[in-house]
Amino acid sequence: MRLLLIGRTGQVATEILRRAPEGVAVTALGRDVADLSDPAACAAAIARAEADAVVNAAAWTAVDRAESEEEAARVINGEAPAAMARAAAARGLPFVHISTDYVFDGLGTKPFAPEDPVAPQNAYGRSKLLGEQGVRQAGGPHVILRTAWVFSAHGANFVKTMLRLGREREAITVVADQIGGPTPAAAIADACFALAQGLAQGGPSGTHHFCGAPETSWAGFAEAIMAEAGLACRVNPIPSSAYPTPATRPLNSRMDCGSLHSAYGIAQPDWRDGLRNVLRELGALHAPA
Ligand SMILES: NC(=O)C1=CN([C@@H]2O[C@H](COP(=O)(O)OP(=O)(O)OC[C@H]3O[C@@H](n4cnc5c(N)ncnc54)[C@H](OP(=O)(O)O)[C@@H]3O)[C@@H](O)[C@H]2O)C=CC1
Ligand SMILES: Cc1cn([C@H]2C[C@H](O)[C@@H](COP(=O)(O)OP(=O)(O)O[C@H]3O[C@@H](C)C(=O)[C@@H](O)[C@H]3O)O2)c(=O)[nH]c1=O
Repeated sequence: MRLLLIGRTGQVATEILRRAPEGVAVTALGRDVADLSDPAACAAAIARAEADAVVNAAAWTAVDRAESEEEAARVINGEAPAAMARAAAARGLPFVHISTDYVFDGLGTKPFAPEDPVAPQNAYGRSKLLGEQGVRQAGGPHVILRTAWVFSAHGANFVKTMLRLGREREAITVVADQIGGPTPAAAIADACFALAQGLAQGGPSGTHHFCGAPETSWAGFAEAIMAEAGLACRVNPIPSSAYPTPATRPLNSRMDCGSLHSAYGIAQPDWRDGLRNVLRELGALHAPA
């Protein structure tokens, strides 16, 4: 299978490029060829590509900055995926699109199911929701994979931030009332391969959830990072109200991942294994004497 990957340098794109299974040839289009702030150019790139399926792993992911630059985020996360999905649909190409837990309002404590009502609380979430709607409306074979709290050895993410702070400080404060499932980018990459191949073989279109288990808080995740890295830095739990940010984050980011397992046999990864793999790759895994 020839897989056209939109995005080249992000966490998920990097893992897709590294983890292609036998029989899958990945061609990645970076910002130089497919700039999502120009949706028509991205659609044209898909229209002319030699490909059997498309995975979109590029996005505006700067959650706080989206608050002050919502229009730019809207084009990149909303209009570009819609235009690309239409171009893919016109050729009958399967389109795998990645979305986020931030499309939900984060109220309650129940895991969100894919069909639950959406109500994003921030500009990034609104832009991603628009992208989901555009991909569905394009009408081609597609899967929208909502994931959360992505981490890897590349790029910017919470694990790398915690490692840096953990080496610099004796103690940090981390929010303990936002609950979700940290997700290794490597597992998302593997899910994307399975979905692209499944769709190409006539698998069902739909929206599914995919995040790591077991659920934890950002503070819980930070504690695990410090422990596995052998860092003495204390993690002091705080409420979100004590950590003001431009964008409001949902308190409940739990997602029910059952439909993905039913439709495509893809199980939730254990983020604790993924964390150890990432720390090992970074040379930061603590080896007890
Ligand atoms: N990170 C997370 O915690 C989560 C991410 N997601 C979703 O998962 C997907 C993958 O995210 P992740 O791998 O973490 O993303 P990253 O933040 O690691 O990387 C984003 C990628 O998008 C590219 N990009 C940004 N703007 C443009 C543009 N205008 N034109 C072309 N490319 C652009 C970046 O390219 P460049 O390097 O050139 O800037 C980069 O390759 C996204 O859809 C995201 O919304 C969902 C839930 C959680
Ligand atoms: C660095 C730091 C963060 N925090 C909090 C802020 C925030 O609520 C939480 C996580 O911080 P981040 O900046 O990684 O959060 P954020 O960028 O909002 O992460 C999100 O990114 C987008 C792209 C998604 O789609 C989401 O699933 C989610 O992963 O931890 C602390 O409490 N203490 C700290 O020292």
